[in-house]
Amino acid sequence: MSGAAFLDIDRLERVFGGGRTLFGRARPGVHAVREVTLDLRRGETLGIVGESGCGKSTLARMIVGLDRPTAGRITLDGRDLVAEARRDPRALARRIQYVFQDPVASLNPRRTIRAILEAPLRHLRGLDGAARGRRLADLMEAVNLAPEHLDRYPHEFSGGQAQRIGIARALAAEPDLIVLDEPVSALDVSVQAQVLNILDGLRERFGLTYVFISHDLAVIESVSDRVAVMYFGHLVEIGRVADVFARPRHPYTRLLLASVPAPGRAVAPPEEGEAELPDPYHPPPGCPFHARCPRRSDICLTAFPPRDSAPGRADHLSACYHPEGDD
Ligand SMILES: Nc1ncnc2c1ncn2[C@@H]1O[C@H](COP(=O)(O)OP(=O)(O)OP(=O)(O)O)[C@@H](O)[C@H]1O
Repeated sequence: MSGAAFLDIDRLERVFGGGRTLFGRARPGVHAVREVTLDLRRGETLGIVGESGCGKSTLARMIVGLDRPTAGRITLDGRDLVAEARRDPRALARRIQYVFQDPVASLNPRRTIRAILEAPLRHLRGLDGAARGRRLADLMEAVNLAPEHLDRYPHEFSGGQAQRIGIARALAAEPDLIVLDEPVSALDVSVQAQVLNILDGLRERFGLTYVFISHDLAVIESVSDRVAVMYFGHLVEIGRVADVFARPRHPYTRLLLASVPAPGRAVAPPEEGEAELPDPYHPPPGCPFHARCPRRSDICLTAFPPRDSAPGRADHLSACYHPEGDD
């Protein structure tokens, strides 16, 4: 994309472990995120989907500064995030917030909701006591909770309410970007819809940009403008969600979609998709999906495929030697 990208991720890598032992022997490492390149416009929601262990959380943690890339670059509004985190970690934390999967565990059980929400407000300049009180009430209202709840403790709330408090805490710092890591996976389906509605309303009201991680395709379809599909640390497909879901190019995306019944979607035959993920300590050569892929050929074992776009759909990219649906 052009220089207009708000968040720009360029060939990002994260390796855990590796290196050498004291005696010079190679230690096995896990390449959790490999050469991931993507960008986001302001106000956009990018969904990130993939099976457990594909690197979604590691990518999310690097975007919010909880983890450091081994290589590659992340820039927000053109500024390098790792350098910013070193220079002024608080300023960066204000701009990018994280919402965790487990809502109750992410809230300190010994602090009231008031104390939890006040902590990020302390870093906002020019808020006197009265303004802070108004801001707390506004935050509660933004997530549909009555201000009377402010003096209660996290364990007094249901999972859905606790997640709304987690969202209010993220909002308190007035961020530009919120990274949501499986924010509704721990909730009942009926409660999921409420939380997703609230998130949607907040995005519009505050002009927020979201990175939304989920293994649930229905959730990704309902919240995302674009979707990025990850497999074994790689980004294998990215494009507008309607486009990717209607016309997946990567055989892995097709397999993921076919495993979830939906109107108009073919369901995968049972033998497909049951093979296991490759061993992360011993990655296979070439495309890591080749062992499960119905379209593989010899070239797939040579090197990871280059990323290219669908004919006539420049914003729909996939990394596959034999993409589907281009003809
Ligand atoms: N701190 C760590 N040390 C060693 N390996 C790690 C660490 N964190 C993640 N990994 C490995 O990196 C790979 C990617 O993990 P990650 O948690 O990012 O995937 P995920 O897609 O978010 O999975 P899940 O949905 O299960 O959280 C996995 O093989 C995981 O075991």
